[in-house]
Order: sequence, then structure tokens, then C-alpha cells
Amino acid sequence: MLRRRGSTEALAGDESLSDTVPAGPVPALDLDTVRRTYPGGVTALDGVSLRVPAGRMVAVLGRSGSGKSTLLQCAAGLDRPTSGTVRIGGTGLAGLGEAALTRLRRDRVGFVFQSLNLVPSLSVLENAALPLLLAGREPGGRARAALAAVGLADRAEDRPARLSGGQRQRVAVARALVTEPDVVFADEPTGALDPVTAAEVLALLRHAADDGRTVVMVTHDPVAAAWADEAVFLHAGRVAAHEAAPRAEAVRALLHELGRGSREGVDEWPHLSPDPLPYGPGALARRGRAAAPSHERSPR
Ligand SMILES: Nc1ncnc2c1ncn2[C@@H]1O[C@H](COP(=O)(O)OP(=O)(O)OP(=O)(O)O)[C@@H](O)[C@H]1O
Repeated sequence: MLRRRGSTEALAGDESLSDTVPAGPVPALDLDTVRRTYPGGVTALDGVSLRVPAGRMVAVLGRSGSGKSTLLQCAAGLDRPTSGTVRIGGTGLAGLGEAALTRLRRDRVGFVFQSLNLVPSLSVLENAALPLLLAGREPGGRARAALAAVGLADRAEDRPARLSGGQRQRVAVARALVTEPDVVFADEPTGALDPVTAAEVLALLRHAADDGRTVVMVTHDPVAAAWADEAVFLHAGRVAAHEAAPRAEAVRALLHELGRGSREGVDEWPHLSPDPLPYGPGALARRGRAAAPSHERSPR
């Protein structure tokens, strides 16, 4: 099991964090043995544990149906796990009623979800200010500052329809960051963008993490994952692998191996072997592919 100070800890299977929590800063995001079984019986998450310190950017990858969106929904307090715990900044979500949960999401969480589109009838500035307006807070200069930070100060009065896809996604990032949240959740934030525009959006998320926010991003794109500090791979609702300082090439190879494993059948799939993280940095090092320090990484 992987344990590294100051980094995301992804724990596979049933291992509980509860008796292993180290002394030190409270993680920005802490999932402990989270399970989510949907009505009808599909278990989308099967005991996922993940601890992310402040200021880290984590990419969540896996094949279609592996549980990525469900993980994001549960981690963001948009869905409630069937069992296990989710904590944001030390606050357990299970103990919160709907009103308190809504407040926590509003004040401490930012979202860049493809499904959460901009409001077409509002200006770009009003869209960026929306979380503050909904909270009854005075946007003041904060929404303008958030727009300036994503390079769109001069488009404040435009309607979203007049922006390109990449510009709209940058407004979505501004809107996610306007409340200065602890954690930003992004679901395929670059899925519909060309590589250059995608890089601009990823750089904004990277900058947010460098600024102390925690960013959890679901992506299918190995290149996008290479902007993260860590990549976590899901398979059949479990954390199957964990790669520090991911490079696009290594992520691609891991996804390929996960695909092979799934074709061979779950029973033969190596994450169920005694080594719960066969693709973790240790295993990579054994194969002569030690993870590179992040300062040496190129996201492309
Ligand atoms: N509301 C739901 N009701 C029942 N089953 C669901 C529901 N949402 C997801 N599932 C099932 O849970 C499993 C995980 O789905 P999830 O959407 O989390 O996967 P994903 O990795 O995000 O997939 P994709 O990459 O295709 O978006 C799948 O088997 C899916 O069919």
C-alpha cells in the first residue's frame, strides 16, 4: 500500500484509513472506504479511499463505467455514499443536513462540470459572479478579478453565446474559483476543447492548485492527467493504481493495461492480487519507469 507524506494517498479495496490517519494537517479531501450502490444494484464505488492534501491536483482516470463520475459526485457532496465517509476540510458530509451541505458546497467547493453550463441570459460577469450572488454575497470586484485571472476581463459584458468553447470553459473556471473554494471538482473540463485551448484551461486549474486549492479532475485524456500531481486509476469502482507526477505516456500505458485487465476478466485482474497497487510508483520503478519529479514534467 502506498504511503507518501505530503501527497495524495489512494488506498485500494477495503483498507480503512480510520486507524491510519497520520498526525498533521487535515486533508482538504478525505474519502474513507466509500461505497455507492445505485438502486437496481449496480455498485459504482466499491470501497474507495483517497486522501488529498491542500494544494494538490489529482486526475481521476479509468474506463467508461469505472465509477469516476460517481466518485466526483460523492466527493463533492452532490450524491451520498451508501457507506463510508467523505470529509472536506475535516467536515464529515454525512452528518450534514441538506441546508448545511448546500452551504458547504457553496462556500468551500467549486465546480467545473460540463453539465453545469453557463446561464445564457446572464452576462459573462454575472455568470462568474453567480456563486456569490446565490449566496447573497456582494460580488464587489471579485468576479471581475476572477475573470481577469482567466484572461477574460474585456468580455465581462458579453453573453456566453458570443464566446468560443474555450472561453466559456474559462468563465466556468472563473465561476468555480470566485468563492476561493478549498476544493475544485472538474469533470472532463477539456473534453470538448482543442489541445491548445485545453492547455489554457488546464493551466488555470494547475495555477489554482499552486495557489493552495485542491483540484480533483476526472479526465479520459492522458495529456490532461499529466498536469496533475497524481493520477488515480479506477477500475470496477475500486482504486486500481496510483501514479505520482504522471506523464502522459505512462498514463496511456496504464490505461492500456487496465483495458487489457478488464478484457481478461476481473478475477484475473492484478489489482485483486496481494499487492493492491501493482501499477503504483513502486511497481513502475521496478520496471525502470520511476516517476519523474514534477519540475521535470512537461504536460504535453
Ligand atoms: N444513476 C444511476 N443509476 C444506476 N446506475 C448508475 C447511475 N449512474 C451510474 N451508474 C452506473 O454506475 C457505474 C459507474 O458509472 P459512472 O458514471 O460513475 O462511471 P464513469 O467512470 O464516470 O463512466 P464514463 O467515463 O462513461 O462517464 C456504471 O456501471 C453506471 O452504469
